[in-house]
Amino acid sequence: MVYDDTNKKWIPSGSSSGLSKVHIFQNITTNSFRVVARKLNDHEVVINCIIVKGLKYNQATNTFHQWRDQKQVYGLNFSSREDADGFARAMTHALDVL
Ligand SMILES: CC(=O)N[C@@H](Cc1ccccc1Cl)C(=O)N1CC[C@@H]2C=C[C@H]3CC[C@@H](C(=O)N4CC[C@@H]5C=C[C@H]6CC[C@@H](C(=O)O)N6C(=O)[C@H]54)N3C(=O)[C@H]21
Repeated sequence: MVYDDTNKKWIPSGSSSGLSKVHIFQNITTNSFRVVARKLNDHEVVINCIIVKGLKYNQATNTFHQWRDQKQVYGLNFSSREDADGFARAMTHALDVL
């Protein structure tokens, strides 16, 4: 999800709501990390953003985590606490090694 600041509401990132699979990719040669989320149904890339050093990753609830960059605020509404914890571990690792 991304936060629509104009209308003050969360909207699905990409062209429609629905489940996505979210990954953190590491580029070993540049030691950079990127969050990429793709819709399960049609593989549309709905989030594709660099994890910058010092990024504040906010675990607002057990299943809703969010972060911001200059442009927008991203929110991940996880299907389960386990998914959320797994992603948070990977994000925390990335932030530790950046
Ligand atoms: C200083 C700073 O930027 N602060 C940011 C957070 C932040 C802190 C530190 C680093 C980075 C960031 Cl990002 C900030 O305050 N922002 C970011 C934009 C977000 C918008 C709305 C208000 C409405 C209340 C709250 C919210 O979103 N919350 C509550 C749990 C709740 C859980 C599920 C998601 C699911 C969709 C929506 C809903 O339920 O309909 N929803 C929610 O409604 C979810 N909030 C926020 O959370 C707000």
